Amino acid sequence: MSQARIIDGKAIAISVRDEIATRAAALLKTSGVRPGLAVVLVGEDAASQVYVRNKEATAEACGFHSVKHTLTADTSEFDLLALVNSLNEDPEIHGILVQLPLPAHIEESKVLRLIRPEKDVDGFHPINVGLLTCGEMNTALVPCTPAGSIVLLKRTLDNALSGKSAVVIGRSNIVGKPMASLLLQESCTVTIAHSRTQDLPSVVRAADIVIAAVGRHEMVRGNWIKPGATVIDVGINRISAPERGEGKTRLVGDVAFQEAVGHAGAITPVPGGVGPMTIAMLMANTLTAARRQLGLTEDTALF
Ligand SMILES: Nc1nc(=O)c2c([nH]1)NC[C@@H]1CN(c3ccc(C(=O)N[C@@H](CCC(=O)O)C(=O)O)cc3)C=[N+]21
Ligand SMILES: [Mg+2]
Repeated sequence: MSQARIIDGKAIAISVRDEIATRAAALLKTSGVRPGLAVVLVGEDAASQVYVRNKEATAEACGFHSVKHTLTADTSEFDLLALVNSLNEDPEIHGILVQLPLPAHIEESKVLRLIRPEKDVDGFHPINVGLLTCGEMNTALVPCTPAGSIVLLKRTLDNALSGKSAVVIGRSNIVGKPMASLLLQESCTVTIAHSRTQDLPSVVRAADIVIAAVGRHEMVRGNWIKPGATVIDVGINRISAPERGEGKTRLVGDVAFQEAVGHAGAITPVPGGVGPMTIAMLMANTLTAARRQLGLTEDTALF
């Protein structure tokens, strides 16, 4: 059986990041402003610390003004809301990201709704969700993982998304729902599947494009994939890997990769697929947010 093309998310992310760095340098030259990104991390979660470090390093590589606020896990909701308020008012900050998940005693939606929509580079505020649903891409900020997945699809399919059948497995506010909105915007025929879907393998077998965002390692099997389909694996699951030594772990996606490469036409790996694109799109959103706050026209055009 033929082998799928492996979609090199890392290389595409680097090309996107280089383009953003060039545009940020031009912005600095013409207006004296650096896009400013604030990342807020509450608590000690090890995986979150890795992501936050990646975000900071990438922001610096793009020539951004980057600040990180690390708060202890016992920080009160009141204090976190006060920090968000101060970042909302800070003219040097154009993008605010509060890393999820937050500790249980903090109401996530309360925090996310306080972020000014113009600075909401995660695209999680209901105003941005609504703008995306209305197709107002020139005013919305779009969630980074779905946005990055669309860039990978467009590059893989040479922009030919229109009319294709797409299945999104997972209905989260962070990935599944905005992903479905974006695919619909690209004129795909979209199905949203989830844990209650009956006969999921048959639903997946009908799709030209499969987006796996369930958060369960290797749940999507190779023989579910329509021959030649494009598979975007959003899952990032850390599982134990005793074959690498005692206590070792490795990252795997929501798709059984070794099986799926024998069926798919193209597939993203984990790591090195959607993850690096998520961070690249965060930079794109921060540049877009800065330009809009300066009253400049949109120029990122990464879609
Ligand atoms: N407000 C908020 N916004 C987020 O965007 C957000 C969040 N909270 N909480 C956690 C998740 C997860 N996330 C990742 C981003 C990049 C990689 C990434 O770069 N992954 C690398 C590997 C990283 C590794 O080795 O651990 C890869 O897939 O190649 C992973 C995960 C953003 N998230
Ligand atoms: Mg679900």
